[in-house]
Amino acid sequence: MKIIVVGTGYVGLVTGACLSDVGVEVVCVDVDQQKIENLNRGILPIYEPGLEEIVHRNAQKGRLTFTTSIKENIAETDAIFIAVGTPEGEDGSADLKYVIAVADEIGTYLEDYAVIITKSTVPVGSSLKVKEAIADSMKRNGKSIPFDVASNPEFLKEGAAISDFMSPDRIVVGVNSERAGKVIEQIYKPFLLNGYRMIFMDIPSAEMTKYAANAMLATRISFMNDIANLCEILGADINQVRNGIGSDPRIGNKFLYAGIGYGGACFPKDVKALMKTGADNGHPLRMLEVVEEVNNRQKLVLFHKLKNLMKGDLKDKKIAIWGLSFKPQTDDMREAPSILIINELIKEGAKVNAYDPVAIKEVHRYITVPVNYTDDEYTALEGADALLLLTEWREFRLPDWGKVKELMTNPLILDGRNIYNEKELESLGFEYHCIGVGKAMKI
Ligand SMILES: NC(=O)C1=CN([C@@H]2O[C@H](COP(=O)(O)OP(=O)(O)OC[C@H]3O[C@@H](n4cnc5c(N)ncnc54)[C@H](O)[C@@H]3O)[C@@H](O)[C@H]2O)C=CC1
Ligand SMILES: O=C(O)[C@H]1O[C@H](OP(=O)(O)OP(=O)(O)OC[C@H]2O[C@@H](n3ccc(=O)[nH]c3=O)[C@H](O)[C@@H]2O)[C@H](O)[C@@H](O)[C@@H]1O
Repeated sequence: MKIIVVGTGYVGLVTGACLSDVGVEVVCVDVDQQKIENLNRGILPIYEPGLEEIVHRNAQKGRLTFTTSIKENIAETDAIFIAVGTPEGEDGSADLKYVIAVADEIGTYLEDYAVIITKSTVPVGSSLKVKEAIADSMKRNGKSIPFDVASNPEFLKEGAAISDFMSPDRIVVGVNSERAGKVIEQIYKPFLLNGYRMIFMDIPSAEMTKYAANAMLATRISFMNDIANLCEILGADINQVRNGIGSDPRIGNKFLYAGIGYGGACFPKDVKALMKTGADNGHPLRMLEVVEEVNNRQKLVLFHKLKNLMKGDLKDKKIAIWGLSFKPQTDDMREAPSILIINELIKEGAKVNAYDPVAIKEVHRYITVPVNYTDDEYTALEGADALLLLTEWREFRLPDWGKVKELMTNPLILDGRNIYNEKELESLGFEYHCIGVGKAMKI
């Protein structure tokens, strides 16, 4: 079996690497020549735990190759995955220009039957647009090759992408042809040996499933953040409330963590894109408007807490920041709350020392205000008036508190991910604040 994966970002590279790891011949294509040159030299464009090893192993075996040309590799291909970006357009809709450009290229060069599978997150109706773009380009080139389109949205999480792809909760496939369905079934068979589920449906439903899943998860987070803020006012503790509600199997205990809002390449843009689809079709999605509003507010909750604690004056205050990426185990800075928080701190005249285990090489594209990036977490603390924990990297979970206290001028900790224990820190002489924990009433 031979597969082409177009786009070598978080989704494309993981898809290509994992498919080659089960024995399939995979050609990964990207328009970014530098990325392809680096990949051919064994240098990965992203940090994703476990990915490098799989890429190197399969590249060495010759099963996984990298190129900028669809044309030269399209012969005898069974399936082509489109995994290019679908960024937020100016009006909030998903911009399909990269997806359509790939479809156009496929139409130009396709030589034999293949299934064209959209893995990028695209609005309902996009696979039809892909089909039309391929057909139009074939027509322009005076040829008619049979092909099918399918939708196979991806549900992996950054930082856990390999295990999510290798052991998926489910694989959603939208198809309208038996032949295409069989090809896709064959591709995913190796991943289903342990009883994972493949769910076939029609194409529009598959496209909608992806948006509905992300919107539901974003809703859960905003809901918990809203309740957390109320807990704080009323003297309740969101961590205890989470345990209380999460033990109801109808609710479940996952994805209920209050924090500083959701970021990343997908929730923010997918919520907006779904809202735009609703509005364009005469059905505004009011719930998502609020989900987004609550999230935007939440991203600055920690900053406002700090400003209040500093009596409104952050000028020349030294603030240490631990964690910059939008979540742990990734270098991805897209829509990270750290960007907004740091911008506000600098605007108020504060001096920022920041440390992140892997995202430092990425931050310069997203943070343009002056920040002193340090090589380790302790150096960031030197002379600090406060420490803000923004990303819950494992290495921040059990620091040497004695050293932390010694280095800081003022032992004040604001924990945006609720990973520390208030009583323990207070007993060590720190002032500690987190998200959604009010001072309990003495009853
Ligand atoms: N990042 C994630 O965790 C997930 C992303 N998705 C969706 O998957 C899609 C891809 O996302 P990412 O991998 O994060 O994007 P990315 O931005 O990391 O990578 C996209 C890649 O596509 C390449 N590209 C653009 N136009 C091209 C063309 N015409 N031919 C060949 N390559 C081209 C770019 O150079 C880039 O390397 C998006 O629709 C996203 O919403 C879905 C699930 C998870
Ligand atoms: O479409 C996508 O790109 C992907 O989006 C998310 O994955 P990802 O953005 O990589 O990371 P998550 O673990 O979902 O975290 C997203 C954001 O929510 C926040 N979050 C997550 C969970 C939680 O309980 N609380 C919370 O605030 C995280 O800190 C992070 O900022 C989904 O979880 C994936 O299923 C989906 O494939």
